[in-house]
Amino acid sequence: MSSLRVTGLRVRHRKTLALDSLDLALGTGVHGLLGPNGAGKTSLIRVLATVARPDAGRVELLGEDTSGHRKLAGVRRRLGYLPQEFGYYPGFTVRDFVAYVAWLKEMPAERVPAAVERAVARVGLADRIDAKVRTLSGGMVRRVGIAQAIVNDPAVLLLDEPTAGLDPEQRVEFRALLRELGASATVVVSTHLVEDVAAACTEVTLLDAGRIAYRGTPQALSLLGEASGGPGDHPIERGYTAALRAHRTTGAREAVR
Ligand SMILES: Nc1ncnc2c1ncn2[C@@H]1O[C@H](COP(=O)(O)OP(=O)(O)OP(=O)(O)O)[C@@H](O)[C@H]1O
Repeated sequence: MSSLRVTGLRVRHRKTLALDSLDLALGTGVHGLLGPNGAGKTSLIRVLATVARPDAGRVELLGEDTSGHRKLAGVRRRLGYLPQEFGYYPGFTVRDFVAYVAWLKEMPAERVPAAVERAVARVGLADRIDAKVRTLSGGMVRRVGIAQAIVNDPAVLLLDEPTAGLDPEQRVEFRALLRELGASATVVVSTHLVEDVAAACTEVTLLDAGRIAYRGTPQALSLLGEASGGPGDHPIERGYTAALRAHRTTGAREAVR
């Protein structure tokens, strides 16, 4: 069953069509969202996170239509979201901040302290749990962002460029965490790093100019790259370029018809 389904999704920012009649259904696993700058990844994640409304189309999360307010609170309780630009209170400690998000998500109060400690430990910050967020490095703050997103053990987890700013060791650990989370949740992760996709994703969706250019497994994208012989330093990078080119050529052919 798909825990996340969008149909005919359209998002416009003034004159820019960020998402153009998008259809997508995702189930349990780690779904890598790839695409060039401006492809529409953040626009899609924001709509899925229910922080932005689409101009047209339908968004179903965990079997509920998100256009009605009635079911929204229940769905949000089961969501985790790390925005690209994540706001926090610098004077809060890591513990207080993650607990605050748990409270926003209406977690039962008695479950909060243990859930906070577990989420913070899972991102490797147990030794900084009582440090003020303002005293942490950029990469550590990003990890606090991941901790607040997973504190409620979400059924749908949306992460917008979570590995940006993480050091290599942390990226490796984070990918292992992604794989663990993807065993039971639907995880959508936007990234520009092919290593994230190769190591952590069960499926890849490539967006280009608000449309889906490619969907498949990382293995299939690698094979496409190997067959294309196009530019790139990694088979997935070559697959990415080949899939984009194929999509753009088809689009151009349809346009002259
Ligand atoms: N607030 C806004 N006002 C005007 N245009 C916007 C706004 N937000 C996004 N856009 C435009 O919508 C399109 C999609 O942007 P979006 O941020 O979703 O892309 P992205 O794939 O996340 O890009 P990146 O890889 O750079 O993060 C782009 O053309 C962008 O310029």
